[in-house]
Amino acid sequence: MSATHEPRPAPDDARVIWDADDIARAMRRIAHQILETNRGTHHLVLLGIPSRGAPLAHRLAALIADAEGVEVPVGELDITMYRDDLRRHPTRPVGRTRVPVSLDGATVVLVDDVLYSGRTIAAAMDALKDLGRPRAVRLAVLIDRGHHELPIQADHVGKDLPTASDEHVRVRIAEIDGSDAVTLSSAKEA
Ligand SMILES: O=P(O)(O)OC[C@H]1O[C@H](OP(=O)(O)OP(=O)(O)O)[C@H](O)[C@@H]1O
Ligand SMILES: O=c1cc[nH]c(=O)[nH]1
Repeated sequence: MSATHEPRPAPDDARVIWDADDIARAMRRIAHQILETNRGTHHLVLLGIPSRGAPLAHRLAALIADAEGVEVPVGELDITMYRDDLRRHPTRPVGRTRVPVSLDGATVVLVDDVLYSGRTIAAAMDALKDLGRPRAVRLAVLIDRGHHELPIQADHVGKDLPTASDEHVRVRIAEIDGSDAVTLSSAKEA
């Protein structure tokens, strides 16, 4: 997990799976699904997981504002200190957590770009426990690439992308990487 939001170059063999229009369509669908599931914006809080979940959460908030005329609170949940591999990599840079409202009784939607092993989301749930007691916690991801290692499923998925475990999915987000795309490459190149 890089706590600095640095652009990353596409690997040489990266195949573009989704372009900016595909991502925009999926984000619109997810925003509407969130509203349907929550029956509006009541007590809704979006928390993006850095790096790329954070701008995605802001985009969902903008789409929800367009649809409902309501600004839902958006924050960032850094999970670095809650990772289960922290002891093996103790010198990771720590990012920032910013939660703009109380989470007690809220419906929190965690937002991330990729769901893979599920360990990032497990860490996010541990981090949430230190911040309050939401009424419900849901998960929105742009890409679910499978290979979950924990009993974690996303509630809102942009695309289910079956992958081999030696492949790597990269989500490029304009706010960080200069343009939007989802690419698939061999892990050794990623
Ligand atoms: O389900 P998991 O196996 O935990 O993998 C998914 C996580 O991996 C990536 O983050 P990464 O750690 O590469 O950091 P980044 O977001 O800063 O690129 C991705 O953005 C997810 O947060
Ligand atoms: O393929 C992967 C695996 C974990 N995280 C990613 O962003 N991509």
